Amino acid sequence: MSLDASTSDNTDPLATQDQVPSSNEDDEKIQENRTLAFLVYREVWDEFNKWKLEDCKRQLRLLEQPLPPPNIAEAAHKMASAFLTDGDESGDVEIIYICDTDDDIPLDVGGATVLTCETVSLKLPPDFAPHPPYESCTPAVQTIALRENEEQLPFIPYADDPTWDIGMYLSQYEAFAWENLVDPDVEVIQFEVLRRLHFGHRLSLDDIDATCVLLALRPNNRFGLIYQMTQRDELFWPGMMAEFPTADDGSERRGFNFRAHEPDVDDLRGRIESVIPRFCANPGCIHTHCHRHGNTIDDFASPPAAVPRLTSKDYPEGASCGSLCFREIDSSFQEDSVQWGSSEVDELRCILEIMPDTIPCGLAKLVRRPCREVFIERRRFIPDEKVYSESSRVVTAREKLNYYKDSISGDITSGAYIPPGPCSHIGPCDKNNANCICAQKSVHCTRSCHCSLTCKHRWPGCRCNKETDKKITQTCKTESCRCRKMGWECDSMVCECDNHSYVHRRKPRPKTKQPRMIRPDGKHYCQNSDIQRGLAAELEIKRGAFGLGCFAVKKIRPDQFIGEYVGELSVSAEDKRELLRKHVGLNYSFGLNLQHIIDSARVGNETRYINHGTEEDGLANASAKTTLVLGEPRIALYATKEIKAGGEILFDYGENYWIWKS
Ligand SMILES: C[S@@+](CC[C@H](N)C(=O)[O-])C[C@H]1O[C@@H](n2cnc3c(N)ncnc32)[C@H](O)[C@@H]1O
Repeated sequence: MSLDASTSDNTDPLATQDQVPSSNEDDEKIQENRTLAFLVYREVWDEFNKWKLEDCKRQLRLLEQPLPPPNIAEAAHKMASAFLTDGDESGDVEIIYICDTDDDIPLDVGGATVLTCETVSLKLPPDFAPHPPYESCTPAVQTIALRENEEQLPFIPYADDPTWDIGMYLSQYEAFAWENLVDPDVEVIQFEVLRRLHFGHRLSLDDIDATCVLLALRPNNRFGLIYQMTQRDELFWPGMMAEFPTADDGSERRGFNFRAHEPDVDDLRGRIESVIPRFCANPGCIHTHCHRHGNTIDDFASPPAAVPRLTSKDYPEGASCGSLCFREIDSSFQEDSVQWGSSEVDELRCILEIMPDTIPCGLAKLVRRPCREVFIERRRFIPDEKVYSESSRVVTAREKLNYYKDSISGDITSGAYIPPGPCSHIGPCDKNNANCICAQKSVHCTRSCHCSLTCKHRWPGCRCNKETDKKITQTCKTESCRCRKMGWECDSMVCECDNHSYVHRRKPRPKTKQPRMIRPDGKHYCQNSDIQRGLAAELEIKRGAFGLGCFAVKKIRPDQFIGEYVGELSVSAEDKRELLRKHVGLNYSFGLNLQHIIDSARVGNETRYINHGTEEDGLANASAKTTLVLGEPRIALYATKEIKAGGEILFDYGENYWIWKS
């Protein structure tokens, strides 16, 4: 209550929500503030609703009045002058007024050129028919996780279709998603209550929060009443208290400095903490606001603090970065002479918490201090004896590897394999560590796990480049590649098959007809990374024998990758779309494994249009295969025989599909 409006700390990024009253005196104060808050709330509520009622009546009365005829010329000149720059003469602008018929020409065109459109009649051929109804979808390049709250219905599909049993569908949900939305009027009222309490009655934001009368003001940097108000245009109404601060330059709105919700430019720790949760917590994914592994803003915790794996003696050999490099430290160097200020130490430490094993030469550039001093400070923060003991262990090709089958049946394509990871814990990945879900389930750690690349439990990858250096075969093309044999795509960070230099880069085929899998240096590109490389065949969607179908634009070779089946990934037990599928008679869901389905009804790519054909009827020319890509199962479609340019692609949906259909 002691806050002065002009000096109040309304720029404090986060109010302390968890302050608990410590005494009866505090309780009384809260009660007193609560009573006041209710009074002000009632006052603003009445004022706002009285104004709103009158304002609505006024608007309705306006609508009842006949509108004056539009002054086209004036409106056109006004519009034209809006485009003029300072030096332009309005006379330089030619205004053209276009109308449908001569009857539409307004009386006063004010010098505008009038063009009337000629009516043209089109004669359609007798067989001209509208396109038959079909189910379209949002195009996507990768599968996304279904982020819907399965208890709330986001919208009502086929609401205007009388043949649709809407009641049955709605009964599956507990509520409509829009039921929980806060009425924007209530926000406007609450914001004004907040302003009157803070600037008029001089209650601090913490005091106001403690009354629990208003929506939480600032629980975090992305939510709360004050933040909400930055997300919408302000509604101007006479009850707004104009005598309080009104700066509206974007940074400050009606007294509250919204930008202060972002950490200060100098606050490195605050900025890192506010940015890191926006990146996917899955280390095998580089997306911000990732839709595949979750909504990183709301659901994902920040990745756990990185575990240092290098002692001060473990840095790899390399060139010195200058005379002050840590590599130049000799016995004459006085460690005690390194004395940093607390903010400098804090800056280095918050970088080390994320990247503890960065070489001092790089850290020195970030913190703008001599490399050798950075080295000493790092050792003070991470003493050698605290470094994870297996740090220097490197998996070598010669090391006897402990293979897991990574599936129940030994075949991840069986659908029985459900990956448990990624794991995320402190300590080594082994059976003795109850927190390592990979080790506990006897599956290999993957790129998505939070352990280091040298983790003993990781899938070791293949060494096909070495194996094929002598023989001219296609790298990782056959089952001699242990990744392919296990149903994994190669991982450029662990495999030695040279796929890394080719990710997402299509090389024009040289005139010599040299196969595309050979690099200019004569080595082979990995042939077991189709999904990661995304080198799908060129496909065309057009009408086929069974509705829309998917056709090859160019010839597709046997075994060629056609594309990845993508859509929305959901847990089959939660799937509530069955009624919808039955209603439209189309089913785009593809079982990824016994637990998950990929449904391309609303999100997908060309492969969702591939129709059914079987080996027996001689129509199937493609097949689907589940492959583990960096630890995640994905569905790839391959040609089983040559498909000519213009040929329709067909694969066997399996018996269950047609049981469902009947
Ligand atoms: C995944 S959709 C394929 C794309 C679909 N043709 C379209 O127009 O969107 C599967 C549906 O296509 C139709 N379909 C596909 N292959 C078929 C076939 N061999 N015989 C009859 N209908 C087929 C069925 O209606 C089936 O439910």
